[in-house]
Amino acid sequence: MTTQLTITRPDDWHLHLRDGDLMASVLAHTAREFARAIVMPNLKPPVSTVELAAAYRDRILAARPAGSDFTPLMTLYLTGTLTPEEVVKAKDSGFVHAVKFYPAGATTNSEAGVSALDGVMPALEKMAEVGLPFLVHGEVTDSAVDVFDREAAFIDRVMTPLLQRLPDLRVVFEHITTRQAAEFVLAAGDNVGATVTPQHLLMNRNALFQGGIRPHHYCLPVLKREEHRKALLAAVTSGSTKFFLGTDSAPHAQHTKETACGCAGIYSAHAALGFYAEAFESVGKLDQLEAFASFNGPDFYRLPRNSGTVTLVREDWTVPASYPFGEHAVVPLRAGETLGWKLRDGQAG
Ligand SMILES: NC(=O)N[C@@H](CC(=O)O)C(=O)O
Ligand SMILES: [Zn+2]
Ligand SMILES: [Zn+2]
Repeated sequence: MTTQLTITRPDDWHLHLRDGDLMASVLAHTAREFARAIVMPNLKPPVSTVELAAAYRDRILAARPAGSDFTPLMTLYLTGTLTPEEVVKAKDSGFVHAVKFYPAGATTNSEAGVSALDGVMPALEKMAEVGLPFLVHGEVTDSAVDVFDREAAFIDRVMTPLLQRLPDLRVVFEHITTRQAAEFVLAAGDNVGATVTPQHLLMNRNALFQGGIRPHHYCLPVLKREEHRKALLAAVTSGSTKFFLGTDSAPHAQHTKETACGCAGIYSAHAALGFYAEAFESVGKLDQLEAFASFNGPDFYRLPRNSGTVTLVREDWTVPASYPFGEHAVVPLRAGETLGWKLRDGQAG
């Protein structure tokens, strides 16, 4: 049995840091494990301009733990007013690495998103031209479509037509959850990649109802059937370079999840790499973790791979019941349970 795993320092290609005191409480978890992270722009108001992204970036840098060299990679929230000029400005900034599409109403803080891409075609064309990646929350918002089918429907209704129209657009299908999405990405060109979360590799939709309703297992896109979990696990361990680590760690205060209408989002930053190690090991593919966590993402984003390493050791530890989250608490994935992989302290490269 492997007792220790050392890999090139990884990055998180899909992360929610929130802002202010909330951000200050969670950032250290990510900065411990990851050199960089693609920071999602779904704040209120959204991070929709290069200027807002610069200010958000400064707040993140100021909130880093002492001595941390963590680098936030910023994104712009796609609104109906994004212009081709702003796309060029983003590309030239050097710190904005993508534009994120939230279909209006699809997920947390998506109200400011667009409902259809027709109105923003000039901006998308410019992104294809300058090579700025387009990150997609891939779910239709049509209430007539079953919530478990919204990702598959999105492929047919939005993703396929989009890539027909802009075949060179560099697209990341974020937090994929279905066999259909994994197959779509595998069959697409090199300009299409995908992030996969730990929860979608470790759990199926039964985890939402284990002994009662489980709000801390609720995220969007919602957990799917076991066949989909298996397909995702097969895809990320297949050796394909199109899949990369994106935790979608999405902290919400405990009281906003344990309520009649609970928020969507799972907090996983406290043990992200260990969760992935557990998933890869479950199919005997720990040797594939490094490419997924540390190589495929930077290669897709055309950024250098990190130097330095991190080491996971096989050591049982118990996840706390909660962590501080501003003046509130956040309940982490596997709260109160024992994990078998632990990050060795003090070895960031
Ligand atoms: N994944 C989630 O369930 N929630 C995310 C938003 C998102 O990534 O869709 C959040 O910001 O809370
Ligand atoms: Zn999303
Ligand atoms: Zn997300």
